[in-house]
Amino acid sequence: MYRRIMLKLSGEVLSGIGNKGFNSENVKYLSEEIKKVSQHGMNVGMVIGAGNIFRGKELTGVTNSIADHIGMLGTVSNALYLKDYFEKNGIKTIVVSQIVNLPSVRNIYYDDIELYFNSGYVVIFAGGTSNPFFTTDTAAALRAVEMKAEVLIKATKVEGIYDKDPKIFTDAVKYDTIKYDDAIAKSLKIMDTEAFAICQRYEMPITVLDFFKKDNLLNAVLNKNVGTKVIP
Ligand SMILES: Nc1ncnc2c1ncn2[C@@H]1O[C@H](COP(=O)(O)OP(=O)(O)OP(=O)(O)O)[C@@H](O)[C@H]1O
Ligand SMILES: O=c1ccn([C@@H]2O[C@H](COP(=O)(O)O)[C@@H](O)[C@H]2O)c(=O)[nH]1
Repeated sequence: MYRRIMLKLSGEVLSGIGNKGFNSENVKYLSEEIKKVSQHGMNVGMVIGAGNIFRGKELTGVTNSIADHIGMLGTVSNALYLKDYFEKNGIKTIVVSQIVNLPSVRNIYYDDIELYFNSGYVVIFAGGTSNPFFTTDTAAALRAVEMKAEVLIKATKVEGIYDKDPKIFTDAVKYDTIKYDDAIAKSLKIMDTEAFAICQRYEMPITVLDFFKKDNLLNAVLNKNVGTKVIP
């Protein structure tokens, strides 16, 4: 069983696949799945994407760096939405970020993060890496290492890592485990190469799983066989 996890969620977990905005059923489901894990006493850090609001590359005609700033702000919006929902449903939550100065968002200080975890808070790291030209996968890898997580769990829309995109190729074959080197060499688009490389460098195990399958998250935290594990 892992004691401290970093959970990376696709923004579309909040809206439903292919949709934008927030879907109350989805947010309720997410909150219930997180509660199961935090009730086991695990330290939960989270990074959430913004695909339900906006991805930088979707904006044509806007300077790339500015489009990415807008995308990063989307991750702050998602984090605050979740914090509010979680707190109303009994999950103590803190949002931290280095890109905004808001009374509802705290700055990132390592010592404070330890205190938040020790006091049972879920900590949502918002604002990505704080830099344009990256994605929240890379942010999750960085934050996982920074907060000394034991595993990075990427909760997504597919059951794990396949030899090609299973949403496009019906004959895609799923891996139960795959080495960092192979994931990078094969350019498997489930996660950025940067994110794989950071996890490889700091020996951060990765589990990729289908978030929409009930109890998958809890089972992954209990180190049961779920999704795909990326290993040295
Ligand atoms: N080799 C592969 N194995 C599994 N999935 C793959 C692979 N290649 C591409 N994909 C696609 O990657 C997607 C994962 O997307 P992810 O969860 O990162 O969403 P995102 O679009 O980055 O997040 P957000 O919605 O926050 O922007 C899956 O939906 C899947 O279709
Ligand atoms: O470090 C980062 C992280 C994200 N962005 C921008 O935000 C959006 C949303 O993130 P997703 O991972 O795609 O959900 C992303 O498309 C970028 O535009 C960023 O600039 N830097």
